[in-house]
Amino acid sequence: MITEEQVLAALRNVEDPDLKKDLVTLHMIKDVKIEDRKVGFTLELTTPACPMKEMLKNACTNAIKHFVAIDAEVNINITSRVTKPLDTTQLKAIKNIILVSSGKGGVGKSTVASNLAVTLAADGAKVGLIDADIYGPSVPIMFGLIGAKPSARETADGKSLILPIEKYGIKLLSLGFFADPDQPVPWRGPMASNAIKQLFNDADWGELDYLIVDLPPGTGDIHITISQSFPIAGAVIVTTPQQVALADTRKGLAMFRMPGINIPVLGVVENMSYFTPAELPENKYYIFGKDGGKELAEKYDVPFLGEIPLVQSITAAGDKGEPISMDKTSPLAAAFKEIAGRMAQQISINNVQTANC
Ligand SMILES: Nc1ncnc2c1ncn2[C@@H]1O[C@H](COP(=O)(O)OP(=O)(O)OP(=O)(O)O)[C@@H](O)[C@H]1O
Repeated sequence: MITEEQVLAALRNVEDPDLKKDLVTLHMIKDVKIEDRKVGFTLELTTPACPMKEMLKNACTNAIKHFVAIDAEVNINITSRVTKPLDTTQLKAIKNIILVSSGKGGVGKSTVASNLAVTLAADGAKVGLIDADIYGPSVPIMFGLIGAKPSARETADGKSLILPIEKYGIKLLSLGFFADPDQPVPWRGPMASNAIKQLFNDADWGELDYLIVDLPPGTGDIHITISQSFPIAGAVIVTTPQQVALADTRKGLAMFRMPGINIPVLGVVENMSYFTPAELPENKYYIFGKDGGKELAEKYDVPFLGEIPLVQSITAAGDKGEPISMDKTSPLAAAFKEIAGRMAQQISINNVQTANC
């Protein structure tokens, strides 16, 4: 007769390699059910984007067979409950706010933010995206929402809440929804900061696992306002490999480490890493230099989340209102999946460490 105690004791031998604790201590094993030689339980991961799903599932099966019964029939149901940082005084229903930032303009920050949102949502996470780029909001273009205007609803206590626009399963708000796309918006510092705060505080986001924020390039008022007004899970830094971009990226990265801001850097994404011509798919041309982003991540001791090649279809997809990761056959969808998985893992690691469970 197999017992629940035996099953849990066996699973104490399976460690989550990132969280460095066993699955039972991490409360990731739920609903153990035993019937003769059949052992069933739920493995609750800390993110649906977990890249180690299969590895952990196999390790659990092996542990039961090794420590409990070689002939046990093991059935594992995988679910996820995204963790959140402890500091959640505000915006309680939003578990993790992620800033996507770059030192320099035009390096692909909005492309990365949009594709991370699409990838996490495709994995089953509840995702929102705020386009806080006051200089050139691009979410309306990338999601095919030019001219769209969010509506509002009244709460029971008479407050008006903006309703984010939903597309591809993502809740979206952009400063671009509130401005004429052909008119320059002369946002002054405090005005822009207030407008951004409203996108967080006065919108009906509902429950979200991840709220991704596409910041303006550089380091400025908006960065400081957001960093100091809301509990931020971490920042993703986007760069291209050339020295001019890397020099600005270093400044951007250093800003998140300043006292008074102090936001964990989840990692560096290197965009436009190399070019592969469609007719020579095995060839990689490092036209902007090689490994700049990786070396920067090493130097600052932050994770390197991955590289994205330079491909024409990214721009075509963005311009047509469908981020490239929507096309699951594209090699870029795989690149973004890896990056989203590493980023989500990093958030889980930080959250579990602060909760100290
Ligand atoms: N890997 C890539 N390959 C080809 N084109 C790309 C790639 N990444 C981004 N682009 C294109 O480069 C342009 C700038 O990208 P994007 O708007 O994402 O950059 P950004 O850093 O957000 O810019 P901004 O400073 O204006 O906010 C877009 O036309 C986009 O489609």
